[in-house]
Amino acid sequence: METLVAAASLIAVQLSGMVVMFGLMRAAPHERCTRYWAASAALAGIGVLLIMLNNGAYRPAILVLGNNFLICGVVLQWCGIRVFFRKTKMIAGWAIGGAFFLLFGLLVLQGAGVMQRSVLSSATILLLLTMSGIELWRSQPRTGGTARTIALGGCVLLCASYTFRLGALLSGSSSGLSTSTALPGLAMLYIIPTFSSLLLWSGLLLLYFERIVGTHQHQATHDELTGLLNRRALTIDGERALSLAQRLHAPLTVAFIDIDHFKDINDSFGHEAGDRVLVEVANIFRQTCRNVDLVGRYGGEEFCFVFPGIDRDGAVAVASRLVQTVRMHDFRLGRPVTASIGLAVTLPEAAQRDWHALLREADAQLYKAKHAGRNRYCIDQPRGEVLSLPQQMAS
Ligand SMILES: Nc1nc2c(ncn2[C@@H]2O[C@H](COP(=O)(O)OP(=O)(O)OP(=O)(O)O)[C@@H](O)[C@H]2O)c(=O)[nH]1
Repeated sequence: METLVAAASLIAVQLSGMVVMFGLMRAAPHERCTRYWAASAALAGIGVLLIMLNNGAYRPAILVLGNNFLICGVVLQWCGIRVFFRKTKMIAGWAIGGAFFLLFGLLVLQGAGVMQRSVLSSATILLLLTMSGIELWRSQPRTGGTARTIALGGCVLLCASYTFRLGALLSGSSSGLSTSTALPGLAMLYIIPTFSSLLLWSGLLLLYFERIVGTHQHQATHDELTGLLNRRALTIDGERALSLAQRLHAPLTVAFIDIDHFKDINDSFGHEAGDRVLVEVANIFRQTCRNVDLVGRYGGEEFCFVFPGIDRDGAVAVASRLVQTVRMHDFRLGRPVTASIGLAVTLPEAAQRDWHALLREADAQLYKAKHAGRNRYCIDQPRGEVLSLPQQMAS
């Protein structure tokens, strides 16, 4: 009777573990890796504490509960890593967790000893840790190089210590494992797992913080709608490019581009169509420019370019290409969209021009292009001579 009650209580503990795991699976949000990791750290920590409590005096229910918590924790850690790398399928982790609970319950029913159960839980943890290591290994190196290496190092060390544990259990030296005071045994059982868990957790948290900082940096420097540089970033990078051009006595061109009659587009086709035009125009600009050029959204439907190393002839060629490309593009509005451009060029002999003077000049040229009928570019003459409208584009 006593054995029956003991077995029933173990199965009840086991079933509660399954319920907890599937409850977590349903409740866990699929976009927040930190939620998974926080739950994982809590469950794994409780699991380890329960297993350690059991050490010496054998209390089956506590040992089973400890193992359940630990396995749930490792499953959730793997899930968190998947979520971090924007993978949505978690089925493998949950299947492994579920299989563990079933097999463990069967072992309990069959009256299997601690050794068989420890082999099962160690093998499951080793499998889940290996899967976590593979996720980290396969992720793009650009996702936090150092942080990723730290996390991967922790994971590899944990795998090594669990392999050692499994080897010791299978080779029959398990009885000496938990009470071993020999340094190699202590190191493999307690010191290395603790150290490598810390490494793994620090690496994962660093990865997360690096991504948060990267996202904030991107948001602070880029326009949300078009993904181009925003006004602030363009000013900083533009001033730097101008200083470099002046040091090297190289030319530099600044261009303001404004979509013509954009208010009409919004009024006739709606704000969403207006947004789509802005995004498509931004894509055209990205494709038309080189890597060294700076392209930004200055505000509303106005864009600003900085072309390092481009002199007056080059500026005319680029502007003419931009005006034509926008006009020829099919924006699916049933009518063409055009743009006007104002250009300002620094020449080596006019190197004293500062950034704001260049912007003012480009803006004045844009104003001229608008007033001359739009769908064209305007540029000043070298050395500040009389302004002209060099090339009108056919409407
Ligand atoms: N859809 C959309 N519209 C915007 C955005 N930012 C500014 N606008 C609109 O852009 C329009 C700009 O209008 P105007 O400054 O009169 O310029 P325009 O109609 O292009 O006239 P010209 O520049 O003289 O050819 C305004 O109606 C703004 O509401 C945006 O992010 N999305």
